Amino acid sequence: MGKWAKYSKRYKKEWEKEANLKEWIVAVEGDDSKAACRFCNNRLRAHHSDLVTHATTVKHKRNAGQGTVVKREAGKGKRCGRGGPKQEAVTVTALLDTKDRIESTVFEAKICPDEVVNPASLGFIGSGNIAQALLTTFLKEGLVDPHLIIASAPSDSNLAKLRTLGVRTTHDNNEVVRSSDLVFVCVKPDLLSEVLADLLPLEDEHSPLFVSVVAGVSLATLEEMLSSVVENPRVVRSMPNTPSAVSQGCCLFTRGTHTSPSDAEVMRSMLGSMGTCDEIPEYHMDAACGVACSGPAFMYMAIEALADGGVKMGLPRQLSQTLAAQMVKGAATMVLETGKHPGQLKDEVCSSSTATITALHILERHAFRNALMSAVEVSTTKGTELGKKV
Ligand SMILES: NC(=O)C1=CN([C@@H]2O[C@H](COP(=O)(O)OP(=O)(O)OC[C@H]3O[C@@H](n4cnc5c(N)ncnc54)[C@H](OP(=O)(O)O)[C@@H]3O)[C@@H](O)[C@H]2O)C=CC1
Ligand SMILES: O=C(O)[C@@H]1CCC=N1
Repeated sequence: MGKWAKYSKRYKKEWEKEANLKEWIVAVEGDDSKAACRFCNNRLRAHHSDLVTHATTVKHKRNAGQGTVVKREAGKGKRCGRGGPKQEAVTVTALLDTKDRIESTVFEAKICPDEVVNPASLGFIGSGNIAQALLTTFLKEGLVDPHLIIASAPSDSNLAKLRTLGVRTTHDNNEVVRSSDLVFVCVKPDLLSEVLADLLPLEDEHSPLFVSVVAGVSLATLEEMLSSVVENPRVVRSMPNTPSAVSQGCCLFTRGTHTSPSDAEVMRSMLGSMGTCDEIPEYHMDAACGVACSGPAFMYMAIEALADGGVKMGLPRQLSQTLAAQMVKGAATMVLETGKHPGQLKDEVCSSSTATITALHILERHAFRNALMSAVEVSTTKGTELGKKV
C-alpha cells in the first residue's frame, strides 16, 4: 500500500465540527476529493492531514485574520486573491510575444481565485544555489511553513543548511515526489535524465505539479520523462534567477500540455513572491535565461571590476564595492521607473562631464557592448545545446 493510501480521500461532513477546521472548511460542490478554505479562497485535497496542516500555515493564519478579497495582477510579486467565500475574478496578465512583432502584447485571462488549489506541501529535488534562493524566499514570504517543505540531495553539504531552517531533508528523491503537491526539479541538466528515470510510478492518484528549473530542457522532454511517474504529468518549465533570494528576482515560466490556468496562477502566486514573474512562450525560454538567469553573473562581475577600479584609484574596498552595487541598482531602477531608453539615460550622464564620455570611448574600444551581447548569445545557445543532450 502506498503512502497516500492511508489517508481518507473523500470529504467528510464531520470535519466541519472539528475545532481547528470548522471556522474555514467548506465542501466543494461536485468534487468530494477537495475541500475549500473560506479564508484562503483555495482548494485543498480532502486529506485530513493536509487540512490540519493547512490550518497551521502562516498564510492561513494571516488570511484568517484578514478576511478581504485582494485583487492582484501577475508580475506584481504578490499572492492570489483570498478572503471570504465571495468569488471575484482575478485579472492575470502574461507577456505573449509573436514572432512577427517586436513589442510584446499583454493578454488577459480571467480566472476565479477559488479555482486555485494552493500547494499544501513543497518538494525540492536538488538543494543547491537556485533551490535555496527559491526556498528561502518562500519561507521569508510566509508562503509555506518549513515543516511542509522537503528537499533532497545525495550529500549533506546543502541539506545541513536547510535543516537549520526547519526544512525536512532526505537522500531519497522518491520521498520528495510522494510527499509534495509541488515539486521543484533543481538538478544540473546532465543529471536530469538519471534523476527522473529513478523516480517510481506514483500511486493513489497523487499527481504533483512538477516545476523544472533546468536550463534548456524542453517541456516535451520533461513530459515524456515524467510520464513513467504519473499519467499526463503536469509540468511547468521555469527560469528563476538567484536575486529571487532577496525578492528582486525575475522569473519566467511556460506551461506543459496537461497544466491548467490554475497551475499558472499557482506559479504566479509562488514565483511572483520573489520579484517579477511572467508566462512566456517556450521558444523564448533559452534567450530569456541568457539575459535574466545568467545575467546576474555578468553584473556581479561588473560590480567586482568597478569596485577594483575604485580601489585602484584609492577608495577603501568596502566603500568602493558598496558604491558600485548601489550605483548598478540605481541605474537599473532608472531604466525601469523612468521608461527612458538606456541610451538616453547614458547621454544624460555624459552631457555635463567630459570624464564619462572619455571613459565610454575606452569601453567602446574594448567592445564592452559587444562582450555583453555575445555573452547573452552564447549562454542562450549553450542552454539549448545542454537541453538537447538530455
Ligand atoms: N544558479 C542559477 O542561477 C540558476 C540555475 N538554474 C538551473 O538550476 C539547476 C541547478 O543549478 P544550481 O542550483 O546552480 O546547481 P548546484 O550545483 O548549486 O545544485 C545542484 C543540486 O543538485 C543536487 N544533486 C546532484 N545529484 C543529485 C541527484 N541524483 N538527486 C538529487 N539531487 C542531486 C546537488 O547535491 P549536493 O547538495 O549533494 O551537491 C545540489 O544540491 C540547473 O539545471 C540550472 O540550469 C536555473 C536558473 C538559475
Ligand atoms: O548556468 C547555469 O547552468 C544556470 C542557468 C542559468 C543560470 N545558471
